[in-house]
Amino acid sequence: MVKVNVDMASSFIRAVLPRLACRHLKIGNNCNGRYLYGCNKRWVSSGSDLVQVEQDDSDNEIVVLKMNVKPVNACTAEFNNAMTKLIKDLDADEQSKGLILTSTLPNVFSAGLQLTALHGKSYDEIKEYFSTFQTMAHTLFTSRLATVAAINGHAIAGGCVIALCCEYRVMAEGKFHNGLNEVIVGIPMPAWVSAYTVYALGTNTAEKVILSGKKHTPREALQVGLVDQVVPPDDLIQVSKNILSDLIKVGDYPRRLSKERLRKELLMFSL
Ligand SMILES: CCCCC/C=C\C/C=C\C=C\CC(=O)SCCNC(=O)CCNC(=O)[C@H](O)C(C)(C)COP(=O)(O)OP(=O)(O)OC[C@H]1O[C@@H](n2cnc3c(N)ncnc32)[C@H](O)[C@@H]1OP(=O)(O)O
Repeated sequence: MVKVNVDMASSFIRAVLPRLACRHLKIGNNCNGRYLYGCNKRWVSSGSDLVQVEQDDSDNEIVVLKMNVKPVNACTAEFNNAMTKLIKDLDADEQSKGLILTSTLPNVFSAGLQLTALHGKSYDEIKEYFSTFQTMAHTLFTSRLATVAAINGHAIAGGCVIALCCEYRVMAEGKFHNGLNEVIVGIPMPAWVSAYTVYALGTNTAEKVILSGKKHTPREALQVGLVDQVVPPDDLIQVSKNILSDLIKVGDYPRRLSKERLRKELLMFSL
């Protein structure tokens, strides 16, 4: 188990983080609230509509989730909770076998945590907010479904983490960035995010990616293993579907159990 100095993390959250977050974005307190909603599956009832849900095939085996939090898919608490609920609902639906995660926005997969959510908030509120993101990421990481991230734009920090939770990552070519810039923003990388990154990239590369805070072009992201494939934007969803179809051809039970065994060890990491 990783030992964490909880007091140090607490005072960091209380004293430093809110100021750093807003300096990074050059903002005041401009949290905006309401977003569109729309889903068409009978068992989806997340109660807020920040994720669009599309069935991809007549068998209902493949579902496409499109993050829809304008303007940059910053992960609001409401969004995190909606995603968690959707993934849990899909996990409980025996018909569902695979999930493609993408964005409705043309150039942004996700800008990561909602930095504005940290401004002017109490310690307990910030802690609660972080836990909604962590729960969402853990739920996606351990989902029994086969998961593919179709990264159609920038995937920064928490946005990159969401993609890393998926089994396979395809990124569109373009002037986009993909990376874990937490150390640049001023957030010490939580152990669980490091563990997920090590799982996907290997220890040595993960360390370089995390400690540099570098934002990679799609080609660079491919080189370090943040993504598995780079494709022309128009091919992104079809390529993702093909990969998913291959993934779900494998027998459901052995696949599900193997994924669980591979990934559950990482859940012991928290801060
Ligand atoms: C100590 C304990 C810690 C525990 C931590 C717990 C969990 C941690 C797990 C993961 C940690 C993740 C950390 C983060 O995710 S921090 C977020 C880092 N994200 C970024 O640095 C991205 C910043 N954004 C950008 O680079 C660009 O916006 C982007 C390239 C995505 C898009 O560029 P574009 O030019 O299209 O758009 P902009 O004009 O820049 O932005 C439009 C609008 O959106 C606002 N905005 C951008 N990013 C965020 C954000 N992350 N949160 C909130 N708001 C954001 C931006 O300010 C603009 O607003 P406005 O000016 O139009 O009002």
